[in-house]
Amino acid sequence: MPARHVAPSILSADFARLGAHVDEVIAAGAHIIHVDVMDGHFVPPITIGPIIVSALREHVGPDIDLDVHLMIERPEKHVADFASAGATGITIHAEATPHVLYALDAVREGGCRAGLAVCPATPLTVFEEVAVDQALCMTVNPGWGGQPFIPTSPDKIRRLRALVGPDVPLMVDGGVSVKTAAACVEAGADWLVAGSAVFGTDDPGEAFRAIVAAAAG
Ligand SMILES: O=C(CO)[C@@H](O)[C@H](O)COP(=O)(O)O
Repeated sequence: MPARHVAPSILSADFARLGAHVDEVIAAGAHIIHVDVMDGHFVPPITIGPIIVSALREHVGPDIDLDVHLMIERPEKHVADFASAGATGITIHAEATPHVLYALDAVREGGCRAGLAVCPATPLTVFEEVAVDQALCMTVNPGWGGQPFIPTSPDKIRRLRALVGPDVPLMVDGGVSVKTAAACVEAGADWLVAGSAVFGTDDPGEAFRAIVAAAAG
């Protein structure tokens, strides 16, 4: 089984003090920082690009995992830029391109782990066709932080775990908190992405530790 991680998502961080906010969760034990990239097309909001990934890499140094979640159309056009900027893993959406295999290969060519994500209403069948280095099950509709965890998600997480096998990190993303973490782990998730439940609090480090504890059961 891959090691279990809680990955704070900077989508809910204070971007005016991003470095300091990220430092707080790293000091609390976070090893993976989740970076949500949105293009205003695949999802309505526009967030950040490679320039911020590059600044984050400079800030956190080489040992922290910057896991980039591309919620953008035709991700294959941009993965090289995110890889050069310092991403460690890059996850694309199955719904965002007709060239999933090509896009995953482009991620690996950039030296990153290649991840594949699906939205809540997307069937998991694509995972029968491609090998991935990490899988992401959206547990809210992508685009915004702070949404409630979709209650049917554990069943989907279970089915995805069965498809990818025991050794592939399985991420869940959306509505993860002290209340939902244990159900995600019980269903087979090992990387829990948490945004508002960490950075939407007065003490992100303490909130991070609380989710780690909740995930441990
Ligand atoms: O990908 C996304 C949203 O599309 C996430 O990574 C959010 O950042 C999760 O936020 P919370 O649901 O944890 O507040």
